[in-house]
Amino acid sequence: MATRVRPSSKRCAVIGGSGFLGRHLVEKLLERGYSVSVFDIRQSYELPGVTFHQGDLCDEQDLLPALKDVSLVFHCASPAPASDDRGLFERVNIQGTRIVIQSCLKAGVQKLVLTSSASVVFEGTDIKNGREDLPYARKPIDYYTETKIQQEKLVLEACDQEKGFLTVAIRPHGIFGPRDPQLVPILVDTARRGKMKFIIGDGTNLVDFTFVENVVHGHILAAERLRSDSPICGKPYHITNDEPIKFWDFMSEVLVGLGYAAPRYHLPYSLVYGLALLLWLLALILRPLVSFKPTFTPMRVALAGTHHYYSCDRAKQELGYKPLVSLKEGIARTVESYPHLRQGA
Ligand SMILES: NC(=O)C1=CN([C@@H]2O[C@H](COP(=O)(O)OP(=O)(O)OC[C@H]3O[C@@H](n4cnc5c(N)ncnc54)[C@H](OP(=O)(O)O)[C@@H]3O)[C@@H](O)[C@H]2O)C=CC1
Ligand SMILES: CC(C)CCC[C@@H](C)[C@H]1CC[C@H]2C3=C(CC[C@]12C)[C@@]1(C)CCC(=O)C[C@@H]1CC3
Repeated sequence: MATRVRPSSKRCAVIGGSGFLGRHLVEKLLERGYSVSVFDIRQSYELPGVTFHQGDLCDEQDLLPALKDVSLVFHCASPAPASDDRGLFERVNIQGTRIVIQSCLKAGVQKLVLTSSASVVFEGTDIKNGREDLPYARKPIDYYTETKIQQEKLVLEACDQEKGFLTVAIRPHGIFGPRDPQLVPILVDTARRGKMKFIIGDGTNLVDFTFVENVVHGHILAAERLRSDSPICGKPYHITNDEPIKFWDFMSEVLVGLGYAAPRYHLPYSLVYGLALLLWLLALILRPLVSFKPTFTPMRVALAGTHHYYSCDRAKQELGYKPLVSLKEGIARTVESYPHLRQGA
């Protein structure tokens, strides 16, 4: 009778490994002696020690070869939050995550670490030092977040210590760092269009921004602590820099670091939110005739004008987490990594 070879605990797969967070995770795993199988809809780099599998995670036949002989899977693939394709979010984040779980079970994977998001509890109003026991948002800020909630529930509910399939979810917030395709590029684009002159509200709202290497650290700790007798099975963990900062101070530091002026004129939050809502409605009504994407969406105004920062005490106590890179150093390294986005470049 053929005996099944137990996969090596140093062999893992990263679904979404071509993306911003995924690639940083892959690089750190290689440094720590793992061999990595990357599964993504696109291949964006080549590295020794990495086997690439290109395909759609919604297709089990595409996915299964990437999970062969793998004991640990990180799932950090998602369509970009800026997409307004509801069908795509539903297909990839909900149906696709079901396929990921099924495929892990079929392939004999023992551990699944999901990249969720702290926004699964955010409804557009203040959250100060939010803990993991806050209820899921009943009115999530957008459809992306709605599907991230469903995705997290699916993964955590699949945890089965008796069967030996262990799951955990990492909830990062405001990931930034070198190669981030969203935060800094959107910010610089807004500045270049002369729209970064205003501070929404009084500018004192605190937000978590998390340097990408700290997020990676949280994922690896969770994976390595995930054992059948460990208290972390089936639970979510906030991973932040543990240094909430005023949203507008963070934006200003990045802008000034890249040679742009910091925003200085204040506008009332409710006025900007109301205008953004109006614009959003207008865009919806006019969609069959003209298509435009407003910079100031209600979701973005809520993100820019409310407190939303989270406690990572649970991760500190149960995962042994401590941020490795301070906010100051993270911002400096990020600014340095975008010479092409400097003023005048
Ligand atoms: N960035 C942030 O601030 C935060 C991110 N997160 C979560 O972290 C994770 C990683 O985010 P981030 O690195 O920023 O995102 P990226 O878009 O950079 O990476 C996601 C990767 O997944 C790929 N992908 C998308 N759909 C599929 C599919 N059907 N099959 C296979 N691969 C697919 C993407 O390809 P393509 O680019 O071609 O779509 C991309 O390479 C996501 O789950 C996100 O929800 C959570 C909180 C904050
Ligand atoms: C969850 C957050 C901590 C991380 C936010 C990521 C993005 C949603 C933000 C990155 C750049 C931000 C930004 C704005 C909103 C939120 C971001 C897109 C504004 C559009 C808000 C209104 C402005 O005055 C301009 C801002 C540009 C940058």
